Amino acid sequence: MIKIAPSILSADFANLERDIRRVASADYLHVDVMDGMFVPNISIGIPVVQSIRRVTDMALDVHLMIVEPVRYVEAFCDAGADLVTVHVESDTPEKIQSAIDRIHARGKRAGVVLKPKTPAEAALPYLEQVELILVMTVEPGFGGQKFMSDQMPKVAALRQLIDERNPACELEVDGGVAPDTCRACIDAGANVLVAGSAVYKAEDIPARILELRG
Ligand SMILES: O=C(CO)[C@@H](O)[C@H](O)COP(=O)(O)O
Ligand SMILES: [Fe+2]
Repeated sequence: MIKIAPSILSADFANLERDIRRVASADYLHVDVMDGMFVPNISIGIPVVQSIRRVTDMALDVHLMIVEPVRYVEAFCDAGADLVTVHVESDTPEKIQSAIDRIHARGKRAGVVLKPKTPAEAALPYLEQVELILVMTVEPGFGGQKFMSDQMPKVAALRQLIDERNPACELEVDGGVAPDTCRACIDAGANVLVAGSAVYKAEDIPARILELRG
């Protein structure tokens, strides 16, 4: 069963509760956290996650695009995140490991994220410990970008490694996922699809979520 994670980066932040309710038929709510350092954009942070937690029971998938995420993972867990993902490029392997350990110590799910130029092998040190691996299918920082189909071999390679070494681990893709690109992601082995603009620009959001499930 393919899971859909609408990204609230494409929601109306002045009507966030309304826009969260609009995607209630999805599986996870994807929350993009950007610090203006790791990526050239600034989005939202801990107080917004706290507020979202109060208005929904959906699982919160918090995608940290920040430098030295180990500094903040516990705060995001305490704010109500169910799953926290950190970029392997955002710190040293020791600090990434420490971020994963701290997320687990809070009883939450941890994941690692790979930017488009980062090879699948970069996930190997964490493969057997994490609950999710996220492959970016755009350069992180902005919604509404073009899907990078050249990331599909990486998704397929990670699917094989996950099946061999940690079959419970989820494989997520993020960026440019839409009705015309979701099939490639599913065929390559992704089981969680993040979609921002494709969900929030749809006339009929529940129908679009169903369509993205393939
Ligand atoms: O992490 C990011 C962007 O950095 C994403 O989660 C985007 O928010 C996805 O938006 P679309 O490409 O689906 O519009
Ligand atoms: Fe994201």
